[in-house]
Amino acid sequence: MRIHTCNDLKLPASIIAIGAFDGVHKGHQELILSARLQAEKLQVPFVLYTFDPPPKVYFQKVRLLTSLPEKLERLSRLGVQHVIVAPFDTHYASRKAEEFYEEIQALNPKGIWVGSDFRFGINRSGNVELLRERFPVHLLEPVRCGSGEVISSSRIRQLFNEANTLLGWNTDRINESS
Ligand SMILES: Cc1cc2nc3c(=O)[nH]c(=O)nc-3n(C[C@H](O)[C@H](O)[C@H](O)COP(=O)(O)O)c2cc1C
Ligand SMILES: Nc1ncnc2c1ncn2[C@@H]1O[C@H](COP(=O)(O)OP(=O)(O)OP(=O)(O)O)[C@@H](O)[C@H]1O
Repeated sequence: MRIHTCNDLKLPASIIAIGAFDGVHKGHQELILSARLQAEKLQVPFVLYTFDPPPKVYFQKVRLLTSLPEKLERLSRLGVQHVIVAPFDTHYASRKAEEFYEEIQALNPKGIWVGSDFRFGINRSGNVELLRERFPVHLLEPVRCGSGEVISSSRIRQLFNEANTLLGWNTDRINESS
């Protein structure tokens, strides 16, 4: 797997999956495998475009599920050929949707795979409908767990918090008694 930064890679054709992919959970895995399958059928490189840190970690200070090396290791195991890691900071977040299109255009995508809630550009101004005006976009139906709930990084973070509360090792009370 080859690792690039933004505006670095140019390709005559590609299939792209875009997202934060924090945790590379089962929903992400299905999106990645669907994109990879299309890349194999068309015999073009498969590129995954991601952000470090994940935008929610940067803006909302939520817990990071997987460090960048862990995320890259999981992506490599899923057969990703190229990863673009955009350094997500105030400067990057202020880029307009138009600038993002230009960067993506340099990869000549024959298909872009995202979930229906995908947003991009300053203040989350770009959405799937806008992306569709420029590129062939493929949407994956939300992947759910056995109980029917959609799998998401946010839900996994919440479950981690609940587990830590039950374990009871994340409170000041423990230091107080020693
Ligand atoms: C060029 C660009 C600019 C962005 N600017 C913002 C922003 O100003 N505020 C924000 O909350 N997210 C911003 N994002 C992050 C997106 O809202 C979104 O989290 C990201 O594209 C990952 O998609 P995902 O959350 O569906 O994985 C930006 C993304 C891109 C590509
Ligand atoms: N359960 C799912 N089923 C299908 N696609 C998904 C699923 N979860 C995420 N995706 C898609 O995978 C890409 C990366 O998603 P993202 O990193 O935003 O994950 P997330 O789990 O929705 O994160 P968060 O809960 O922090 O918003 C996006 O295009 C998103 O729409």
